[in-house]
Amino acid sequence: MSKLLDIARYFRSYWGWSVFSIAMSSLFEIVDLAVPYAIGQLLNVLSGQAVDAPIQAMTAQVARITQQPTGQTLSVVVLLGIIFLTTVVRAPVQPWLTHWFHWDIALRSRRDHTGRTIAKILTLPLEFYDENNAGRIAGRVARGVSNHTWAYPEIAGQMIPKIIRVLGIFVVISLIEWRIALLFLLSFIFIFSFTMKTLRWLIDKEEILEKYEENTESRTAEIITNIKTVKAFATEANELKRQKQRLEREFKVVDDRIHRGYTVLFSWQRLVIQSSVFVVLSLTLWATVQGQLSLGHFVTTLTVSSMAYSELEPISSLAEVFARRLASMQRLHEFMRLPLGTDAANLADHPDAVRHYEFSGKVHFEHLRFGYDSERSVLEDINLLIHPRQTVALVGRSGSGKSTLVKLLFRYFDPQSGRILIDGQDIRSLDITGYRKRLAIVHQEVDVFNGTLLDNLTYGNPTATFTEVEAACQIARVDEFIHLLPNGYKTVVGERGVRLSGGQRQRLGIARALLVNPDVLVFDEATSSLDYESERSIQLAMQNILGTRTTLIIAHRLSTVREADQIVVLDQGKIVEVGSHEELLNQGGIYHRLHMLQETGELIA
Ligand SMILES: Nc1ncnc2c1ncn2[C@@H]1O[C@H](COP(=O)(O)OP(=O)(O)OP(=O)(O)O)[C@@H](O)[C@H]1O
Repeated sequence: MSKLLDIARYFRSYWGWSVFSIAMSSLFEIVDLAVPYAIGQLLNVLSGQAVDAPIQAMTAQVARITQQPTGQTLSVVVLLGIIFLTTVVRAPVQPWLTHWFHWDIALRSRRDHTGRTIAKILTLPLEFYDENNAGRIAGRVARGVSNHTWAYPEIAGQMIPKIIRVLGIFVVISLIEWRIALLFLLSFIFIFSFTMKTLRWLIDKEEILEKYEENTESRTAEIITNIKTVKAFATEANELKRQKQRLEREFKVVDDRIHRGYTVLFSWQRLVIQSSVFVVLSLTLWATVQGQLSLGHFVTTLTVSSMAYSELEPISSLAEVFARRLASMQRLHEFMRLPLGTDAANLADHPDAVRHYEFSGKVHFEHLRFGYDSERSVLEDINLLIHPRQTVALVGRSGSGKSTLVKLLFRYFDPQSGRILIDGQDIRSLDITGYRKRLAIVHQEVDVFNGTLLDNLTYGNPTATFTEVEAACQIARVDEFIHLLPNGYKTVVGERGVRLSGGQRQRLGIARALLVNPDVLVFDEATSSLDYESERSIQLAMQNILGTRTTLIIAHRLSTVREADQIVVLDQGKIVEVGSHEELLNQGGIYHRLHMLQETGELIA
C-alpha cells in the first residue's frame, strides 16, 4: 500500500486536474454503456415490445416540445439521438478532457521530478558516490522517471476508468436481472483475487530482476569508464563472459518465472472469463425464453456483460505492465529518500544569500580523530597549525590519511572528535557554501567538462573577467599550450572536443582554482607519470603561487616539498614528523628514508 501511496505522492502537485481528468475518463466509459442500452431499446421498438419508462418519458417530452405525436417513429428518433450524442458529439471533445490532461500531467511530472533527481544527485554526500557508480545511478533514475511517466496515462486514463466502467455495467445488469448480476459479481471477485495474488508474487520477482539489471548496467558503465584497462589487460572475453552470465541470470528470472507466471495467470483468467460469459449467455437466454426478459434486455445484458468481460483482459494487461514498472518506480523513491549530505542547503541558497567569507588562511587542526567506519580510525589525534600564506606539504605512504585530512578540511565528512578552525572559527559553525567557496582544490585527475577551455577555466567563477583569466593562465602556465589549440580559449575540450594531456589538464585545474581566488589552495599532486616537461611546468606554476595564499600540497614527489614552510609526515593516520626539509633530513626519520628513496629514483606513493 505504501508503494502505491509513494506513486500517488509523485503526482500530487497536479491532483486537482488529475481528479478532474480521471472523473471525465470514467464518465465517458459509463456514457459508452448508453449505446448497447439504446440498441436494446430499439430492438424492443422494432419488435413491438414496450420500451423502458425513462425512454417513454423522454419520448413524451420531445413530443411535447416538437408538437409531434408520440409513437414508434419518435421513439426511434429519441434513441438515435442518444446514440448520436454519446458517440458522434462526444468524439472530438473527449480527447481534450481526458487524453490531453493525462499526458500533460505525466509530462509535467517528468519535468519536475527529473529536476528533483538532478538536485538529489547534486546534494547526496560524496560517500554515496564511493559506493555507487554512474551507470547504476543514471539507470535507476532514468528508469524510475520514465516508468512513472508511462504509468500515469495507463492508470489514470485507462485502468481506473475501465474499473469504473465494469462497476457501471454491474449496476446496469442489477437493474435488469439481479441473479445475472450476482453471477457477474462472483466471477469478478474470483478473477480479481486470483490476479492480485499472482501479481504480488510477480512483483517480488520484478524487484529481484530490477536489482540484477542494475548490477549489469553498473558493470557495463564500469567497462566503458575503464575500457583502457580492459583493453590493456586483454580481458574483453572475460568481461563479456561475466556480463553474459549476468544476462543469463536476468533471463532466467524473466523467462522462467515472470513470463511463465504471467502466462499462467492469463490462461486461468481466460478460462474463467469464457466460462462466465457462457453461463451468462445461458442464463439470460433461459430467462428470455421463460418470458422474464424482453428481447431488448436480452441483447443489452448480453452486450454489456461481454463488454465487461472483454475489459478484464486490458485491465489485467495494464495491471501486469504496472507490476513490471512498480519495482523501478520503487527504486526511484528509495533513491529520493536517501539522506542528504551536509552541503545539501547549497541548492536552496540564492547566490546573493551566500555569506562571502574572507579568511586570512590560518588553519588549525585540533585533536582530530576520524574513521570512515567506527571500527577503524584513519586519522588519530591530528594537531597542526598552519599560518596564513604558509605552504604545507603532506607527505606519507599511500593510505596514511593525506587525502582524508583534506576531505575533512572540505567538510565532505565531519571528524568523530576534535575540530578544524579557520581563523579561529570552527568550520562546522560556518555556512558550508560560503566556506567552501573560499577553498579550492586541484585534483590529481582534473575533471574537464564538455565545453570551451574558457568555460572550464571559469567553472568556479563564471563572472571572472578575461584579464583575470589571462592572468591566472599565465601563473598556471596554461598560456604555454593555448596557442597550440585550434581556437585558443574558445576551443571545445572534454568529451566532444580536443583531448588535453595530463599535464595540460593539471595546469587547467590550477588556473581554474586560482580564478576563484581561494584563501586556501589544496594541490593533490598527480602520481600519473607526467613527462618531465609537464612536471617542470607544473612545478614552476606552483612556485608562482606559493606564498600568495595558504597552500596545502599532498605530495607524491618530493621535488615540490623542499620549498614548503612545513612538511608534515603522516604514518598510519598519525603525524609522526613536522619540520622544514633540512630539519627533517637531519632527524633521519621517515622523511629522510623517503628522501633517500627518491634520490634513488623512486616515488613516495
Ligand atoms: N571512502 C572511503 N571509505 C572507506 N575507507 C576509505 C575511504 N577513502 C579512503 N579510505 C581508507 O582510508 C585510509 C586513508 O586513505 P587516504 O586516501 O586518506 O590515504 P592517502 O594517504 O591520501 O593515500 P594516497 O597517497 O594513496 O592517495 C586508507 O586505508 C583507505 O583505504
